[in-house]
Amino acid sequence: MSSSLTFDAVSHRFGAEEVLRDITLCVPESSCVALLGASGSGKSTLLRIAAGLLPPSAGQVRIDGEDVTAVEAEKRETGLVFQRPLLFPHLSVVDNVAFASRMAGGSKAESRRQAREYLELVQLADYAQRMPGQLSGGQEQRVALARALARRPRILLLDEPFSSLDLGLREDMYELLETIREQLRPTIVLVTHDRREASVLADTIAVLEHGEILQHAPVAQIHHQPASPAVNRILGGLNEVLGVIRAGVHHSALGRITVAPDTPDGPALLMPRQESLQLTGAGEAPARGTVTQIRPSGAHTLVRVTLDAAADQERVDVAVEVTGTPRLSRGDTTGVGLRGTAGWVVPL
Ligand SMILES: Nc1ncnc2c1ncn2[C@@H]1O[C@H](COP(=O)(O)OP(=O)(O)OP(=O)(O)O)[C@@H](O)[C@H]1O
Repeated sequence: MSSSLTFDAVSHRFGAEEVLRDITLCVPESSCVALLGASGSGKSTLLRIAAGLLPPSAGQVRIDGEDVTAVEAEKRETGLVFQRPLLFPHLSVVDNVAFASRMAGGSKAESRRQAREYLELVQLADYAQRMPGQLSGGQEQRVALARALARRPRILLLDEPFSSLDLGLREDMYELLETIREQLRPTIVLVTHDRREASVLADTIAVLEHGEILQHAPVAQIHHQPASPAVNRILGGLNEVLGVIRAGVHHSALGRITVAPDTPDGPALLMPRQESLQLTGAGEAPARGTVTQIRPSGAHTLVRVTLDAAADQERVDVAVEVTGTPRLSRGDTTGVGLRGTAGWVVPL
């Protein structure tokens, strides 16, 4: 039940407002892409175009290479789950899940038998006879997922499906989605504004801003090699250190850091993630600075350091994530260095 999905130069306007601009994105069969971006960046519009609920102003949507742009939503074989479950309140749980099969002409008994299989998958087999009003929010969303899967969609489209659930339930849903991916291997497009959710669930992340894809890359790569400061910030990266590259070495207040040898000489931003920096003894690292803030957050602590700079240099602040609680106080002097050997830079 899995297919590839391609957006080919898709643009969309609502009146004079251009909300999607020349989107080209390929989602391979059985993979999961997260569309990540701030509110209003165009994520849901792109998903609605994929579902056939909205015709794009320009460009094509292809499923397994076939142009489906003009194919109406009911015939497009996509399954949709929204933020709210939108179950039919007058139908039992099993009949909600059996609905599509019944509409397609399946017998009541066979449609219900299939529906029970999907309820089993979402661990709600015991709730088949309940009415939607007798379920919790998390259970309702599981039923919505089972209902979408029971259509045996070629593409599963998820529009912030977990955002109304509390943190614990959300973690349960992440596990459930992992099981569904293992067992059914669906192709998934997940709309989210939560970078952690995108990172936990998806294979690749496409970052959207003002209707454009700023970068589409595997999860680890987009975190450690953001294409621009905007992508770095959207992925939660806190560091941008201005410097200059000479012969494959970035020179800045963080010291001399080796970068990819083919990086051209000139001014460049070094963007080490907070997890990629470490605190060291003041004498051990090429960079030294003064601790300005210590912010504990569970198992980790974020330490902000203002690096020492020459009188004519601009002040540079960096954030370092350390495990546990560091033996440091505000005002202390500390060394700061890169954990790995090579840094990631974006030439200016
Ligand atoms: N039916 C519509 N008519 C006019 N403008 C619309 C319509 N739907 C969305 N928009 C506008 O299109 C832009 C993109 O909206 P969209 O819902 O795709 O963003 P989003 O990234 O999904 O945001 P959110 O996370 O808040 O849902 C916004 O400026 C929004 O106001």
